[in-house]
Amino acid sequence: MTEPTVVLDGKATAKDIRRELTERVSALAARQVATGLGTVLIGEDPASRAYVAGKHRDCAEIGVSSFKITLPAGASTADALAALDDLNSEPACTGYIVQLPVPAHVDRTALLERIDPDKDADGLHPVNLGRLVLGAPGPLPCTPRGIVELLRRYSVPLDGAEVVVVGCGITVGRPLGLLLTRESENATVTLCNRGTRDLRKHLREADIVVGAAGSAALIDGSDIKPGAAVLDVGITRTENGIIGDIAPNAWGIAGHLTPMPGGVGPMTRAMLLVNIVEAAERAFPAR
Ligand SMILES: Nc1nc2c(c(=O)[nH]1)N[C@@H](CN(C=O)c1ccc(C(=O)N[C@@H](CCC(=O)O)C(=O)O)cc1)CN2
Repeated sequence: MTEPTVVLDGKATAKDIRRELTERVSALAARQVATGLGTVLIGEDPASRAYVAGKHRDCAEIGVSSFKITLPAGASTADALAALDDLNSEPACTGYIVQLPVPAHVDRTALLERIDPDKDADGLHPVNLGRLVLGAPGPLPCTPRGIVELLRRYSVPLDGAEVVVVGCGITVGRPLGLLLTRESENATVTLCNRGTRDLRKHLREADIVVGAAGSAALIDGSDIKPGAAVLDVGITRTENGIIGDIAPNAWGIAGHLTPMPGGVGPMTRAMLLVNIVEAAERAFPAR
C-alpha cells in the first residue's frame, strides 16, 4: 500500500521562522542595532503589489521597520536608479529589494547591479551571487533558500538525491541549482527548460522535483516517481483561482508535496526576513 503524501507546509513553517526571528530582532534592538527593509515596486501589477504588501506586513510582525517606494509603470531606468541611490544612502534601511519583474523598458540588470551589496536583501547582486557560488556568507535568493530550508526542516535528504528543477529564471531555477549543489556536493542537480528533449524521462528518475516554470499543471502525477519530494513554485492565475506547475493528481504519488497556495510562497517571504536579520547580525556580531 502507498504511504499518504506528507504536506510540506510552508505557511506553518514560515510562521515558526517569524517567531524565531522576532526574538533575534529583539536581541538586536536590545544592542541598539536597528533593522529596516526597503522595497522598490515599479508599476501596478496586482500580484507584485500584493507580494510587497505582504513583505511589509511580515516586517511589522517581527519588529523590522520598512520603507516602501512605489514608482509609476512609466518610470525610467534612471528614475529607478535614483530611488535605489536613496535607499543605499538611507542609514535606517539596512536591506532592500527591487520587486521583480520590472517593466520591459527598465534595465533589470542595471538595477540589480546598483544595489549596495551589503543592503541586498534578495541576494541577487552579482557580488552576492558570487558569494553563493563560493559558499561565502551573504544573503541568499529567497525562493531557493526557502526550498532548501523546507527540505531541511522536513528531513528530506539531499545527499545522493537526483534533483530536477524545471525552469531556469534568475530568482528561482538558476540560483537554486547553485544552492543545492552548495548544500550537498552529493546531490545531482539537473536544470530543465523549454528545450529539454525528454522532460518526463528526467522527472521520472527524480527524488526531488521543483516546478518553477510558471506553466499550469505542467508536471503530471504520472511523471513523478512514487515517494519523490515535489515542490511547486510556479503560479498561474485563472478565473478559478491559482494553479501551480504540479497537477493535483500528484497527491498520493509524491512522498512530500507543497500545497499551492501555502507552500513555497510563504517560505520566500520568510527567507527575506532571514536575510535582513542575518545581515544585521553579521554587521554587528554579539560579543
Ligand atoms: N525581488 C524579488 N522579486 C520576486 C521574488 C523574489 O524573491 N524577489 N519572488 C517572486 C514573488 N514573491 C516575492 O517577491 C512571492 C511570490 C509568491 C508568494 C506567495 O506567498 N504566494 C502564495 C500564493 C498566493 C498568490 O500568489 O496569490 C503562496 O504560494 O501561498 C510570496 C512572494 C517574484 N518576484
